[in-house]
Amino acid sequence: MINKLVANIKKTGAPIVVGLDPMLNYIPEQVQKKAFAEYGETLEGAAEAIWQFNKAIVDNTYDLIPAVKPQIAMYEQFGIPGMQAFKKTVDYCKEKGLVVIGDIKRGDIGSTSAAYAVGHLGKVAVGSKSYAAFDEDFATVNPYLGSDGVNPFLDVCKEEKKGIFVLVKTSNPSSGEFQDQKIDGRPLYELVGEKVAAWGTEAMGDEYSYVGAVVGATYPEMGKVLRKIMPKAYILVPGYGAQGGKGKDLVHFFNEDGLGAIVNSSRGIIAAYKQEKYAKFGAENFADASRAAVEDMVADIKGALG
Ligand SMILES: O=C(O)c1cc(=O)[nH]c(=O)n1[C@@H]1O[C@H](COP(=O)(O)O)[C@@H](O)[C@H]1O
Repeated sequence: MINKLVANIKKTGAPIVVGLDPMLNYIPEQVQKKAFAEYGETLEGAAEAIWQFNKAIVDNTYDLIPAVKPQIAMYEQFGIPGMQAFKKTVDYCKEKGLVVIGDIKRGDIGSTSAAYAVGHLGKVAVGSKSYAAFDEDFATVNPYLGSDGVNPFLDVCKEEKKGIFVLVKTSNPSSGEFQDQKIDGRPLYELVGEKVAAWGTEAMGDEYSYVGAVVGATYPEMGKVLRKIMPKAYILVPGYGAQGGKGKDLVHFFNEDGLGAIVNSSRGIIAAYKQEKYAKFGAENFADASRAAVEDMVADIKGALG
C-alpha cells in the first residue's frame, strides 16, 4: 500500500491526508436532525450523523486528496454503532480510491499486538475461512512496548503489503516528557526513529518502506533531524492547522524529491465551515467549505515546498 500512497500523492500532487475525526458538535444541525429523525437521539443516531457527515466531505474532496485518516476514538465513543460507522467510512473511502490510514495507535505484548494487526490490517481465521475485519491500508502504532509489540504488525504488513506509522515524536505539548529524555546524550525519539528505519529495511516498497513514522508538525527542528535518520520512511505529519502547524514549518519533513511526507489536518478541514475564513459557506454547505480548506492547505504546502 505504500506504493499506492505514493502513486496517489503523485497523481493528486497533494501530500495531504484529511483526518476524519467527527465530533457531534462539528456536525451541522440539518445532518444531525435527519439522522435523529431516523434513529432517534441514540448511539445509532449519532453513528448515522457522523457517517453522513464523513460521506459528504469525502464526496466533496476525494478527487483532490490521496488519503484519509479516520481517528478510531471518535467512533469508539459511540460504542458499537460508532464502530460500524468507522467500518462504513473505511470501506467507502477505499471504494473512492483513497488510501485509508486507521489512526488506532495500538501497541501491546506480542500476542495481543498480533490480534490488533490481524483485525485492522490482516485477516482473522474462523474455522476454514478468514475475514478482513476492518481492513485499513495503514495503521498507527504505539511503540512504547518495544520490538515485540511492533513485530506482529510488521509480519502482517509483509504478508498483506499493508503499512504502519510508528509514533516517533508526537505533536502534543507534553510529548517531550518521555520522548525527549536523553539516552547516552541522544533524545529517545531519535532512537525510536533509528528503530523505524531498521524495521523498514525488512519491508520495502518501490521507493519507500511499509514502516512509516509519525512526527508532529509542531516540532519542525526535530522533523528535520528525523527526516535524515529515516530516509526511506514515509512521515505522517499531524499538527497542521488546529494545532498550529503551517506549511512553511514542514519543508524539511520532505525529501528532495518532494515525497517522503504526508501532512494531516482533521479539524482544520472537516470543521472548516466554523472558521471565519470559510464562514461564507454556511453550515449547510459544510462540505464545500472543506473542499476550499483542502485547496488552501495544498496551496500552502506546495507553496512552501517551492
Ligand atoms: O497518530 C496521529 O495521527 C497523531 C499523532 C500525533 O502526534 N498527534 C496527532 O494529533 N495525531 C492525530 O492527528 C489528528 C490531529 O487532529 P487535528 O489537530 O484536528 O488536525 C488526531 O486524529 C490525532 O489523534
